[in-house]
Parts: sequence; structure tokens; C-alpha cells
Amino acid sequence: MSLKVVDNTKNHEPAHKRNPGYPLDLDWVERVRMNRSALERRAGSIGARRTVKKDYQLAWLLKAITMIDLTTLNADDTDGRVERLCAKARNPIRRDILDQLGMSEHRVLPGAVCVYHTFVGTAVRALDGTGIPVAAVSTAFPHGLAPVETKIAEIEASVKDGAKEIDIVIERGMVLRGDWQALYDQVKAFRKACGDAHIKTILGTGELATQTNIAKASLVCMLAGADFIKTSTGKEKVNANLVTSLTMIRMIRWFAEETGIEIGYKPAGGIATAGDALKYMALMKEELGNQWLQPHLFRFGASSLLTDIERQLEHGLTGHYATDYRQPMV
Ligand SMILES: O=C[C@H](O)COP(=O)(O)O
Repeated sequence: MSLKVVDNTKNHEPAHKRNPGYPLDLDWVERVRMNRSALERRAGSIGARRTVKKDYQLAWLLKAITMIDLTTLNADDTDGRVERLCAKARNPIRRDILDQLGMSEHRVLPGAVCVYHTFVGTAVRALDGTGIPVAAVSTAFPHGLAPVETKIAEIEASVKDGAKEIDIVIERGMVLRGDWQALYDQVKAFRKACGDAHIKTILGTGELATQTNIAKASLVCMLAGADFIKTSTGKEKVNANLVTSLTMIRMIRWFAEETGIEIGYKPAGGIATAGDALKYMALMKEELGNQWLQPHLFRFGASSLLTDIERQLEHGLTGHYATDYRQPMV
């Protein structure tokens, strides 16, 4: 079995044209409409029609690992927990499993480690030499409600501490009011504060009321310079799902058709099983093509997905599951 495609030690910084940002085109925003029942029908067909079998499934699961933002975002996080998460990021798969997959020569690494600002420095030190970027959630995560100056200062502090990716949250109220100018201005200011660090814009989709709102917010964030659009903080009542994902990735496709710029997609919150991961990957492949199944264009925001993937890899190889203690997370 050839699983070379998943070696991501060299592709954290692929040649990829970054979104330069565009003027706010309110006519375009007004033209955006989504039909929820059509989206639901299409989402229902993902995974039902297609399953990835055997060796391919193992390859896809390894590939999924390279696209995980390995996350801890708990109020009781500590330096110790972040260090353990980073140790897991250095070796996401047990050596014996990698050996059996014939992957001993390849280092399979996650897309990033994602933490609160407080732990950026700890994570940067713990990941030193790996090339794994640290992502910081920012701008008054998870609600996004703080003075804009405070939010910009937070981004600047995380960048100064070494974060290479900043996951900002938008103010949901701006979307609910249809105040696209305010949303655009704020995201544009956040992008400027990020500098070379990549910006992921979290929409909080479970709080945006309609698929059309989600689609319009996606577009405004992309026009303002987002490198990624991300569904959720993981703290809303409704987090990532396939219907919302369809809405957002169709806006990514439309944006790419109009501008030639490829924006990344990050579903987050509640994605916990290997089966979930395969469905999202099938969706990306079918809607946007294989080139989007790379860490610079697709990430899972997930705290427990890796544990299940490791279990399923072992099951795929041996026919049985490991006991929990063999795959500790943090
Ligand atoms: O951005 C990442 C999410 O907060 C992770 O959510 P999760 O703990 O449900 O996987």
C-alpha cells in the first residue's frame, strides 16, 4: 500500500496565493441565496452513496490526521495539558501502527495545534523543530464581544508570542442585523493585525439563523481577506454539520470562480469520529476537488477526533480495538 501522499512534513508552506482581500461588493452579497431543503437533500447523500474501502480508508484516515487542528480549548487548560497535547502532535500515531502501515519513514503530523492565547508560548516551545504551526483562538473567543481595540491587541499579542494562525470570531449580531460593512471593516482590521499569520474567521454558524446568512457572512469574510472560513467555536449549541458545510464550501467555490483565490475551510465542533472525518473529506472532494484535501486548504477543528482515528487505524490493521489507555489524548 502506498500512503506517501500523507507525509506532510514539507507541505505546511506550499506555494499558494494568499487571499489579498477585495472591496466589499454589496451587490454580490445581496445576490447570495441558499435553499435549505436542497442543501439537506444533497448533504444526506454524502456517505450514503460513497464509502471509502479498506486500504484507501486507512490512507484517507492518515491524511485526515494531517488536516486536524489538534485542539484544547477548556477553561481548565494548563501548561501541562498543552505540553501533553503537543507531545501527541509530535507523534500522533503509535509507532507500531505506523510500522504496520509501512509508514515508519514518513512523519505524519497534524495541521496545527490550537490553543487559547495564554498557552501560545508553551505550545510554540513544545513544538519547536517540528514545523507544526500554533493556532490561537482570538478576538474574545468564543462570543467575540469586546471593544475592537481589545480584540486587535489580542491578535497582536498572539502573533508576538509565535502563533502562525489566528482563529478570530465574528460578532454574530453584525450578521443578524445585515450590517455587512461593519463585519467587513472588522475582519479587514483583524487580517491587518495578523500580518503574516493566517487568519481563520469563525462564523458561529449555529447562531446565524439561516443558511443565507451563513453564505453572506462567508462571502464578506472572504472579501475582507480571510484565509480560511470556519464554522464554529465548538461552544455553540449547534456546531459543524454537513448542511452548513455545503453552504460554506459552495461560497468558497463561487469566490474561487470569481477571483481565482482558493480559500480554506475548517469545520469545527463535535467532529469526533473517523466516520465523520471521511464524510467531510468526501464532501470536499466532491464539491471542490482533491486539491482542497490538503492542510493549507482544509482543517478539522477537533479535540477528540485523533483518538478515534488511531483506534480505527488499529482496527483496520488488526481487526480489534485497543483499550483506551493505549491511546491517551492529554
Ligand atoms: O475549534 C475547535 C473546537 O473547539 C473543537 O471542538 P470539539 O471539542 O467539539 O472537537
